[in-house]
Amino acid sequence: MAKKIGVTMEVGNDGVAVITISNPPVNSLASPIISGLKEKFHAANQRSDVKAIVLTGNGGRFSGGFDINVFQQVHKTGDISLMPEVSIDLVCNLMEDSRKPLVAAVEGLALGGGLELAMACHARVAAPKAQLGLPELTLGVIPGFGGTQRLPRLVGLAKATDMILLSKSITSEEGQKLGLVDALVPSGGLLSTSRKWALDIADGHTAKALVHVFFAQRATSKVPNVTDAGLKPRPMKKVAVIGGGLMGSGIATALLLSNTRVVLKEVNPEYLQKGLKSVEANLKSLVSRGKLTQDKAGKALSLLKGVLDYAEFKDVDMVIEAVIENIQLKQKIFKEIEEICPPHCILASNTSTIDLNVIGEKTNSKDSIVGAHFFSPAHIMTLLEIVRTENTSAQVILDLMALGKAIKKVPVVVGNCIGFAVNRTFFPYTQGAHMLVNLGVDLFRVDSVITSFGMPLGPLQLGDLAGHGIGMAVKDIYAKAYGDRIFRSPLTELLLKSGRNGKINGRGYYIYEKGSKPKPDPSVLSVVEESRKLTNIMPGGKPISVTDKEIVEMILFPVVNEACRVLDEGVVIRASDLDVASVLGMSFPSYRGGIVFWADTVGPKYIYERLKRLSETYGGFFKPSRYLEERAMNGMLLSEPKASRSRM
Ligand SMILES: CCCCCCCCCCCCC[C@H](O)CC(=O)SCCNC(=O)CCNC(=O)[C@H](O)C(C)(C)COP(=O)(O)OP(=O)(O)OC[C@H]1O[C@@H](n2cnc3c(N)ncnc32)[C@H](O)[C@@H]1OP(=O)(O)O
Repeated sequence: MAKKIGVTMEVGNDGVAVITISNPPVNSLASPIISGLKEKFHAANQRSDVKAIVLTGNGGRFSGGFDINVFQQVHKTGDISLMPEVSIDLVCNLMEDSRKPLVAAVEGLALGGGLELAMACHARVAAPKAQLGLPELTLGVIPGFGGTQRLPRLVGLAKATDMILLSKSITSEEGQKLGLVDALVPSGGLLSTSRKWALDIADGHTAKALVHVFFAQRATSKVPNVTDAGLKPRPMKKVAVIGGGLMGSGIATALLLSNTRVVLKEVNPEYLQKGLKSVEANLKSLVSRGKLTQDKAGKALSLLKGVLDYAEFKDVDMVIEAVIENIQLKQKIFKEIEEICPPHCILASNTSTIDLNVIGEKTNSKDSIVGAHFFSPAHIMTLLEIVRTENTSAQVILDLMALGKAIKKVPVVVGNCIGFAVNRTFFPYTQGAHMLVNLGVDLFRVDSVITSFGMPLGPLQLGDLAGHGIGMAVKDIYAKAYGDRIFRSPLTELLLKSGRNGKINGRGYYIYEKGSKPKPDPSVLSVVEESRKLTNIMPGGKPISVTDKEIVEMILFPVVNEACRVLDEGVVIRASDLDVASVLGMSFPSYRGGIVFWADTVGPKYIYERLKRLSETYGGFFKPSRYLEERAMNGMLLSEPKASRSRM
């Protein structure tokens, strides 16, 4: 059958024109294709029923680039006029300068001129494992459709030079990390997501969301009765960190990098050495990644002192406790440091879950107690949750805000509750995934759909990363605090019983081997089957059938629901603080504006109705909160401030 060569355009009811290149087997950019593209882009920009445009390739490949046969003809005839005018007429005037947003939906491969066309689009959505490259030098020509200019702007000069001069391709996964790909979605959702992206750009959503995050991040610096009380932050010249584990060594590293003297205390020489080595390794890693010079790393290390007792605590300005989540141990430490440290010393805990009033129970100086909740890895992640109790003084909060900024963090002041703001809002994230898996949905599909939404890790892989032992340790604390809406899943316990602690021991839902990407572990499915038998929630014993959209809703709408309770209880000063915390603490996609901003774009009423129906089918885990119901019924946005001020 004669192969179909040409360019088609279909305009959907959503106002998106999908322009498709068809020239099997690689959709090479032959002359008919180039003239077809010019015609279709011109038409799309003229049509009043077209709001946005998606460019894609037929047959599972975007385009293998300019038609190499033309080069052969030019070699034979010397007739350079055979080379079509592309760079200006098509690439610049009709694509990059298109009045309507243009999104490339890339699958399979985009090479040479193919990738150059994709880079002229305003955004790029790609399926996994697509091959992206500019291999022109292997043909003795340079990328001639603007790739030498656009690629460096997207991935940086060093990477672009590498790709062009060595004709090195990358995958769409690496492209996402570098900024060449804006979103990675399974092939099945490529066109729909690309259409949504194109419409979002047309409606200004994507830009609106990013602008919102920009201003929201700056708004976190305004804390009523703290930053407007005429107080001055006190200098934190010497800080003690208790506990040299993953968090403690990360916190110590962050402090050293801001030229703060650090005393790192451990319980025995072995642990102390381990902690000091971790700090050294953190600094070395920053140097090897070009983020820190060798001499600055040496200077930072010179400010670190390891100790096994409190002798060095007599003149510290702040102590940050970062030991295991054990209430009795923390209470003991706080009692000890209160006796040793100077009166002005701030007593901070890096606890991620435990109530600060409980930690400080055996102390008298309640006004000096504060939470300094870092996110792992503490020397990399920028969010610092400053957790205040009803007794924490404004001065202490201001001091910790100033220190947070000095160590290049974004401090967000939050109230004292189990999980504070981020962990509290996102505890349904994992639980929703567990429910879906126990309802028979494939766990690897759940992770894939959620990463396609824009989260860096699916909920199950996140559990692997955090470690299932930690998950077990905090499970009862959350059940006690929020029992009415907890989904009790035996999955974590069964994983641990089967020796799957997570990335920490190389096995969880995925297999973790040094130097390679996590691989789904099919052998974990027997553990999943056991969990399904124990929970026995599959209707009629059969797995439920859900769409990708339903998976996103069943996992993220309960998160929105919990965010509503966080807003309702005034755990955050303003809704946008929670947006910032979700983006910086959970890597919620910034182009969606943060958890509350995104929920308002979806619509509180729609979310409320979906949760209500889900709760009727699956129980209290989905029960809409009072705040969500009120806002949905009154046509209000979730981000609108409450009449009464926050409790802080
Ligand atoms: C010399 C003239 C001077 C003129 C002045 C110069 C001015 C500067 C240049 C201006 C224009 C530049 C525009 C652009 O920047 C340049 C380009 O895009 S050059 C092309 C870049 N692309 C490539 O190099 C990719 C080459 N192809 C491959 O790597 C592989 O084919 C593939 C795409 C990875 C697919 O691999 P496979 O699946 O293994 O399939 P095959 O390799 O067997 O190929 C199948 C079939 O397709 C044919 N084919 C592949 N790519 C092209 C192509 N780009 N053009 C035409 N035909 C292509 C291949 O020959 C096979 O054909 P078959 O054998 O089945 O007939």
